[in-house]
Amino acid sequence: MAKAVGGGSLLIAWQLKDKHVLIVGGGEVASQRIDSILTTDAHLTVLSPHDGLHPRTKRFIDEYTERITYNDRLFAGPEDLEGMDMVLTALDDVDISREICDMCRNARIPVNAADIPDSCDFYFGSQIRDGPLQIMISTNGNGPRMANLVKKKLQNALSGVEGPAITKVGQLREMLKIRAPGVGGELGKKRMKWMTDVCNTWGMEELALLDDMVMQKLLDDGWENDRVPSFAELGGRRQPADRTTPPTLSPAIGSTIGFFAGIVCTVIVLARRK
Ligand SMILES: C[C@@]1(CC(=O)O)c2cc3[nH]c(cc4nc(cc5[nH]c(cc(n2)[C@H]1CCC(=O)O)[C@@](C)(CC(=O)O)[C@@H]5CCC(=O)O)C(CC(=O)O)=C4CCC(=O)O)c(CCC(=O)O)c3CC(=O)O
Ligand SMILES: NC(=O)C1=CN([C@@H]2O[C@H](COP(=O)(O)OP(=O)(O)OC[C@H]3O[C@@H](n4cnc5c(N)ncnc54)[C@H](O)[C@@H]3O)[C@@H](O)[C@H]2O)C=CC1
Repeated sequence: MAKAVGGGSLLIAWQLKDKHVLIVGGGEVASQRIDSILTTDAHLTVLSPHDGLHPRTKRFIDEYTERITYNDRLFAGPEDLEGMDMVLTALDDVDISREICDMCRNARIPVNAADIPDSCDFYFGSQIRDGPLQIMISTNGNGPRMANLVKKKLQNALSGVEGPAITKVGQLREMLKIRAPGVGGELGKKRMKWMTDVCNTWGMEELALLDDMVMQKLLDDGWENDRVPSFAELGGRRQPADRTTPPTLSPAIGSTIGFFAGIVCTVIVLARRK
């Protein structure tokens, strides 16, 4: 049995679309929070006197007028928390920060205070994003700068094709769910096994090159016959710019060339004998 461990935190991808998030403060840290929250499609309220706004915060407020409600004033009290699903404080006043945390706890609203780790319900982390791919590096409060350094190492290990490949796999899964709808049961098991086989069999670069036509073929030839045809079998071609891997021949073309090469060899051998 695995050894029981503790002292960690739960890593989850919190869905905030259409939820309400309050950021108290408008400095540099707040501007990083705004950036992160805008990615989630949440409604955002920023509360801070105008003279305390970081230029990046100002830019976000001016640019995203539909997404950000800005209030040019100090935090007023519990009434500012009404209707909020999440609260973030990024203040230069630790006492106010702590008070807001206590109010949030009373109202059962999850809260992050940039300056008081002990009062946070959750921490931010260093992030890598590539389309739907989201990687968070967390040191669980031990060394934020170290998280940034690990991020750089991971960035170097990624090729850049992962995000596009995942986007295409997402589209293929949607098409499969339309073709074979329903939740759970034998069909669900079959769908999951087939998708797992496709992801395991096809290369990341090949998945990134999937288009509507090849996806249809993959479902017609593959899903319907309970098999996973190769990229080349479906007529897939690598883009000319990609010189890292040799272009693949379809088996049909390969065997045709083999057949003619055989004839040529036979003719040469016979001619020599004569
Ligand atoms: C607990 C946590 C709460 C939270 O913010 O959610 C927290 C707390 C604190 N950070 C402080 C300082 C610094 N924070 C950074 C940077 C980042 N901090 C981030 C997260 C977190 N910071 C959470 C834990 C995350 C984890 O452990 O993994 C990142 C990852 C994400 C983000 O903020 O969005 C982002 C990097 C993003 C990127 O670059 O990719 C740097 C470096 C820099 O700016 O380059 C420094 C200075 C150097 C250093 O201290 O390492 C201080 C003041 C300490 C003091 O006074 O000495 C506190 C308060 C305290 O510790 O008491
Ligand atoms: N978690 C993290 O990653 C990091 C946290 N920090 C901590 O985060 C805090 C904020 O840092 P910065 O953004 O650089 O500070 P900053 O001084 O640039 O910004 C403070 C902001 O708070 C606003 N403010 C102050 N009192 C307010 C009130 N009562 N109501 C509404 N707004 C108010 C100011 O107008 C200003 O916009 C600091 O305490 C710092 O120690 C600093 C670096 C990284």
